[in-house]
Amino acid sequence: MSFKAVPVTILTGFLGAGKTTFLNHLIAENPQKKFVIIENEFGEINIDSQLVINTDENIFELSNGCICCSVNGDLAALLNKLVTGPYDYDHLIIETTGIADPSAVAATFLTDYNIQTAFKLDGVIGIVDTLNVLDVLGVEEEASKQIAFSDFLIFNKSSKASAETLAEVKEKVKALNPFADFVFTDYSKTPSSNLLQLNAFDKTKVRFNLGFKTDDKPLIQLKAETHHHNIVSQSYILKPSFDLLKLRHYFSVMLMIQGAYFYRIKGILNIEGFKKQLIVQSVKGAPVFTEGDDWKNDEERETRIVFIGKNLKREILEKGLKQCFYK
Ligand SMILES: Nc1nc2c(ncn2[C@@H]2O[C@H](COP(=O)(O)OP(=O)(O)OP(=O)(O)O)[C@@H](O)[C@H]2O)c(=O)[nH]1
Repeated sequence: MSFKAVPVTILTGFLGAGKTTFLNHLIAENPQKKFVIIENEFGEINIDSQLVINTDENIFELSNGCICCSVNGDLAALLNKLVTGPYDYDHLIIETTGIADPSAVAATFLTDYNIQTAFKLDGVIGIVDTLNVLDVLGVEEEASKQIAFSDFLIFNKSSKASAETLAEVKEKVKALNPFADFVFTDYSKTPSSNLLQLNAFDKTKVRFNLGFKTDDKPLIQLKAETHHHNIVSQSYILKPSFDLLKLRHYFSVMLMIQGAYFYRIKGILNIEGFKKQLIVQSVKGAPVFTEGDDWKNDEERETRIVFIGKNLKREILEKGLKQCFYK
């Protein structure tokens, strides 16, 4: 019997951005789906689960702590219960608290082998409150992390914001996250069935997302350095191949020492001697490597990598990467 892992969508976004509103829209718009929903609330009483529209969905609550830290163990236990219990569902949605770091929640699905066999992370949808996001970016670190880690962004409450505000929000959010597609909405209303199939962690999608333009020559192409407050996105296209051992060591040490500064790393790596691409992502302060597609014969092998985080110094990252070139 073949077993298909259940897709998982994580909803993130700062306090009051419109996550529950989006969840209700999602449920109403996709009646054919059998959702199971995990509502995480910071307080002792779970109000969000009561705000979810009344349907036949299975709703579970994880209250009195944040899913990215204090109740993370409870999440694993709940997932186990979902797998072994008598529940009928074909898609899991997790609505995190407005102050959760979604990368830590994603880590549960990307690093735990047992969970990976039952669940497959499809994507992280970030709801951005266009009226208030400019006030919290650079002040509330989690708000930046949520944006940086999202695969799709919903710029909500948009008709209430001025055109100038929307332009500024878009510019600052894109500086934090150059990967994500986005849409402007009111009450989080947007065609949603495609958002349940983002396949954001599939190797082909990662490759597509990193397909920024390339020039030919330089050893290291410094594509973009974008800033918002002290949050920086640094992108590189590198021609020389990497030594896998050196690179693994570099990522592990760098993230062990400075993991808190890195909100997201996503890259496709050209490893010496490898027929396949190697994909690296950072979750919860640790690198996760997965195998990508074969390099095609007519394709130029090059590494594309983006780092998003706080106070990331271009020269230091560049120096570190160069030290990992195969010689
Ligand atoms: N004016 C306006 N209000 C909105 C919009 N979207 C959501 N709201 C309202 O904003 C409030 C917060 O929405 P929620 O969906 O509960 O937000 P949330 O992100 O789940 O909130 P937390 O769980 O507290 O973090 C509610 O009163 C919504 O009705 C919008 O596009 N425009």
